Amino acid sequence: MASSSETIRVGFIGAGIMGVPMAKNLLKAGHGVTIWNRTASACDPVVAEGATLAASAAEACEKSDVIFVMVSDPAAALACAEAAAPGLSAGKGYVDVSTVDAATSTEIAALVRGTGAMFLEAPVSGSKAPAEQGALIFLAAGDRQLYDRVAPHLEVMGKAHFFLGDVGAGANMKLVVNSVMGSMMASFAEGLTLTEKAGLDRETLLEVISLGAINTPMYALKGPNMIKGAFPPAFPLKHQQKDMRLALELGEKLDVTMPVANAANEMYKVAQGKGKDDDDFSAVIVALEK
Ligand SMILES: NC(=O)C1=CN([C@@H]2O[C@H](COP(=O)(O)OP(=O)(O)OC[C@H]3O[C@@H](n4cnc5c(N)ncnc54)[C@H](OP(=O)(O)O)[C@@H]3O)[C@@H](O)[C@H]2O)C=CC1
Ligand SMILES: O=CCCC(=O)O
Repeated sequence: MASSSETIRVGFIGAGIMGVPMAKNLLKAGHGVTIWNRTASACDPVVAEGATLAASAAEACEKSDVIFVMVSDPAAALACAEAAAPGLSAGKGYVDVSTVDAATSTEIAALVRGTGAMFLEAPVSGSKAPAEQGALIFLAAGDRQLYDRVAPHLEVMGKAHFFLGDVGAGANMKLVVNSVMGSMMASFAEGLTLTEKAGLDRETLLEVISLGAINTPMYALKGPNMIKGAFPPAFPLKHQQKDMRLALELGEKLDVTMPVANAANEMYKVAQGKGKDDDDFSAVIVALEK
């Protein structure tokens, strides 16, 4: 690891909804960023602000001291780690901020540590807008030395960061949070649908909810668009369903019965069947349309 006075070169893998604003915030804070994405053109907005485009994941790692990875799911995260490994070595740090299960994260950790590099999982709570505002919440676990090393970077991209222990703890915490969130959204969708069928005004429902104990930023933010039937993607529905599935697998492994999350997951699957994969997860409401 470079000493604290040394300039840390930052790599970024993944230029999706989350990766682009996160990488841009690192640039804005003065960090040099080398970026790679499977589809190179997705890096254009980050390159336009001064990032260097790498030709491969391994090259991004060769040119960096710490590498952040933000890709879609366990298969993508594993594929990126395999592609990145030839560019990793002792002294480097690999920080996977994608939402994956603990088993995948453990596999990635072994791959990364096998090169001599350090590993941190740090999935995030917070969506597109918090990513743009540098207001994410990082749920980190793995090599504590790397966590301390990248704390300034996490502070540029986020408003809070937690160190939760060994690899898997961050992944599990993230799945718990998203399982609760996915169930809340499914329940909210039911409430909006029931309100309409009862001949009541859905805007009034939003106002009533906003004044009471179940008020939440998510309902206030997503409700108006749900009423309009508009679902611009901040958190794609396919990723929410992936997280419900992974949370349910965790429940199965730990013998925790999760009837609410199970029912919500079925709603996300119905919405997927109606072509809503790439819409925002609030499009779960279409699962209730007859
Ligand atoms: N959007 C959100 O609100 C939040 C998302 N998350 C999590 O963050 C992660 C990224 O989310 P988000 O940015 O929304 O996702 P996007 O769908 O916008 O982007 C997915 C990224 O993964 C890449 N990718 C997919 N498959 C592969 C593969 N096999 N090999 C290499 N790269 C691959 C894509 O590359 P390509 O451009 O080539 O397709 C793209 O860069 C997910 O794990 C998600 O659950 C966490 C918190 C909030
Ligand atoms: O994983 C996605 C989380 C979205 C959010 O926290 O708003």
